Amino acid sequence: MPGPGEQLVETIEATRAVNAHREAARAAVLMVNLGTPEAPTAKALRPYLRQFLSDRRVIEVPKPIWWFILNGFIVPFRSPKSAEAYARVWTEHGSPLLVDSRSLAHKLEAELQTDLPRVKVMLAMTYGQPDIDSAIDRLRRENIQRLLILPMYPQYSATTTASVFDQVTNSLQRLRWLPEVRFINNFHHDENWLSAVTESIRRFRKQRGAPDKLLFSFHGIPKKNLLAGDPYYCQCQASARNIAERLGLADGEWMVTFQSRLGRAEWLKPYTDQTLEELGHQGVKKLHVVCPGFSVDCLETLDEIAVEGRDEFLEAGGESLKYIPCLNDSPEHVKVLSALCRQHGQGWPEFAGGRDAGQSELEARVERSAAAAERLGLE
Ligand SMILES: C=CC1=C(C)c2cc3[nH]c(cc4nc(cc5[nH]c(cc1n2)c(C)c5CCC(=O)O)C(CCC(=O)O)=C4C)c(C)c3C=C
Ligand SMILES: [Fe+2]
Ligand SMILES: [Fe+2]
Repeated sequence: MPGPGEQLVETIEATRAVNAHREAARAAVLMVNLGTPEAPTAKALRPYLRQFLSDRRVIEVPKPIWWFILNGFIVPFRSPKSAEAYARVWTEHGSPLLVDSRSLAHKLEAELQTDLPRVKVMLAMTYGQPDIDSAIDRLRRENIQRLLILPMYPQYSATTTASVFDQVTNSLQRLRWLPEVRFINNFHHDENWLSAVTESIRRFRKQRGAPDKLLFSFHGIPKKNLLAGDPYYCQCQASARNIAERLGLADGEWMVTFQSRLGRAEWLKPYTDQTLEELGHQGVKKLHVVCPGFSVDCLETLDEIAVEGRDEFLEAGGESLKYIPCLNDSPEHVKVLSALCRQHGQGWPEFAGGRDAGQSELEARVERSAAAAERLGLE
């Protein structure tokens, strides 16, 4: 006997099979970001942290040992502390990560649909809501036969990008009729992305003045992940170097650091918090910080850098720390992602645009299928 979940999936699949006879196929871009708690409270942080930190892609410590550390220490002690930090950045519409990701997804869909009416954009989160399973279920109902997955991480890491891949492929295992699937691995080398980040820094410097130093702060990962072959560190270094070169910065005018470490193991170095202190002590007065590993602003940028980081730098003798916002839902970011999706959607009829040969052929096929479906008595 199928369980209620399986029955729902079957109903959705049946809907899709029937729709396929009546409607033209669609493609979808599934934009996936990390996820955020439902509210800035310890109660909401507990399930979020438990789900996030139980992911084998994020934590590689043996399961039984980790279960005790997670449930005995991390979840009880970190939840109230993180809740306080979230409360500082929470907006009237919710968590900045979710609000900005949602707005970006809407704007990306509007941009794509100016000439690609059969391409939808959906947003999902690896942890928390809106979850990947629900997004996949919705795609089914809307007769989406081609799926382009866009993890919102310019640099690949197994801890983030690969966990998106795992969850999407796990979710797809519930389906009988799979869509065609493509997966964007990273876009740290993308010319449009590099130009957009560079331009945002250039504009910021024009408006707010040039600093003594520009710090590129990326989210950290454990050092052992790099040694085991994760390319994240190198992609962060390449991103920063490319942007610094485009800005025409000399060697001493910029540096790369890694933030947000968790636990006692060694993470990628130099650490952002320690560097902020050292720079203050060394006499650096004006600092700009940019975080090109994040597509939209979130707790880690708005609080850890713009509030805590700023305090650390000023306490150590610095005069001003200015945080340069992420690309967020800016028109420039929409253009970057739209071009990226169009590039990765090449060859799919939904991405061809206009009434080209591919599309007319598709429509003819749909009409033939509709006639066949009627003969079979399908509604
Ligand atoms: C072992 C723990 C963690 C690894 C590895 C890690 C990698 C990693 N994370 C991001 C992006 C984000 N992380 C965010 C929050 C966050 N990250 C961790 C832990 C690890 N991250 C925790 C426990 C949290 C929750 C907040 C906290 O308690 O500190 C966020 C922000 C989410 C938000 O709601 O605003 C993002 C984004 C990257 C890019 C990355 C590795 C490349
Ligand atoms: Fe993180
Ligand atoms: Fe953090």
